[in-house]
Amino acid sequence: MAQKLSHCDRISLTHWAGLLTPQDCEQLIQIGREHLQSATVTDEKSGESVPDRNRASQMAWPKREQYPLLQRIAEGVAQLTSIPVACQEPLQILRYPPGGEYKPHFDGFNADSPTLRCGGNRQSTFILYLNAVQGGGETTFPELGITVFPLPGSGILFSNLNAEGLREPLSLHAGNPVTQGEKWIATQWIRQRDYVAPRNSG
Ligand SMILES: O=C(O)CCC(=O)C(=O)O
Ligand SMILES: [Fe+2]
Repeated sequence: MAQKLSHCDRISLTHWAGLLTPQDCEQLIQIGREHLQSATVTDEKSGESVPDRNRASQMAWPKREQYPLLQRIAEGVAQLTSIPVACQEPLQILRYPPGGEYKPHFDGFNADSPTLRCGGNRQSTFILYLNAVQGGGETTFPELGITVFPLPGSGILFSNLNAEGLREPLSLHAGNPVTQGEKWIATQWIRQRDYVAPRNSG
């Protein structure tokens, strides 16, 4: 059942428990393992994927068409967000090793970023938690004072932009350092319009 975490009208942040079964989580981790590479971010200036010092993790971009589970998740996210699957970037599966973290950052881009050509800005982010992290690994929203614990099968949805479509400062968030064990998540970034993959993405 949906639980509203943010009571500020500048940002929406919703939590769901039990979105994925343990089997779904396991299969996503398995798919992730098959496709892992070191994590990158989309560079604001060039629009290309580049390694990121803020992001000690490995990631996978499996093709949705290749796995019925990814198709089902895409449709589930579209239903919960009321935003069509066409606006979704490829689902990103992330593994944080012990000590891994994602320092405070925005998922939304600056207004002059070339990646806006790929379907506008990232209006929302959906994060699915895939395993029981033994220590740390919470998602935090420092401007909102909200901490989300990574319970397997649960997920959060939050907005990244304000009413004018510009990056919302309150959407700042981080993946806390994993102090014990590893952390697996799947991140779905959702654009304002139909997502168009950049030419360098292969
Ligand atoms: O690991 C987390 O909890 C946050 C992940 C995140 O911010 C992202 O993938 O954009
Ligand atoms: Fe993020």
